[in-house]
Amino acid sequence: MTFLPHAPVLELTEVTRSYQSGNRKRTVLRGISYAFEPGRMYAVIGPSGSGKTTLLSLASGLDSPSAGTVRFRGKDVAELGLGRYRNRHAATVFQSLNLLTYMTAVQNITSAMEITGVQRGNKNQRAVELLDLLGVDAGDHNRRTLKLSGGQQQRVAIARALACEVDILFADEPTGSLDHETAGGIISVFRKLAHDEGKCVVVVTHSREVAAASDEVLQLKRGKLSAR
Ligand SMILES: Nc1ncnc2c1ncn2[C@@H]1O[C@H](COP(=O)(O)OP(=O)(O)OP(=O)(O)O)[C@@H](O)[C@H]1O
Repeated sequence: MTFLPHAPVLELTEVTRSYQSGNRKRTVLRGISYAFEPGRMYAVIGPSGSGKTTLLSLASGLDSPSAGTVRFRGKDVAELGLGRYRNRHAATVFQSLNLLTYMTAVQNITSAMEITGVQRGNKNQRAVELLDLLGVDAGDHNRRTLKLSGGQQQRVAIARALACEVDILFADEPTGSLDHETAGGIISVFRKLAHDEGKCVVVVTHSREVAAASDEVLQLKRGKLSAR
């Protein structure tokens, strides 16, 4: 698979998404073009219904645009294969987290590595490294995630997303259900992943704190995306 090393890690070109409901076609995103770089944290903001989740779905390979292209390092993700793009290059932390709550933090990560076919000798050791990186207490590594606080669960979900050594991390409202202090910890984690680990971090948010902590704030309004 040939990637272009100098191309943006993620590039949207004239991306449009319309939904058909009955006889009516509703265009939510209109010809959006934007290039995302590694090592930066982006916040996507906009009023409810402006298309933030739709944009995230397209950029993360969960959905395909009605027109336009999404490229990863210069390669159209439709050609790369959306499943392959999601497994190897771009991971998403959903609002619901989707942790397997009967499994421990470590098991959530190692099972994700098994499913996505990560070739690594010691998966347990890698899981522990990731949990340490994200600041999950050692005493929580082998506890069932059901027993962990909301902030700790969020960290485990981010660690799991990173287990496949992806370049891009998407998150949908990651601080929505957290108190102020815990949210601050999660924001620091995203900044660290961008600035110290070189990830491209894209966060959909209503939070002013998340927007203020981001390197770029992108606003969606009437189907268009603009940098603020
Ligand atoms: N699968 C779908 N079929 C039809 N319409 C859809 C679909 N998904 C989203 N929409 C419509 O697209 C518009 C944008 O929705 P989206 O969820 O992307 O907005 P949002 O900015 O993320 O909103 P919120 O902040 O409330 O989560 C909404 O009007 C929504 O009803």
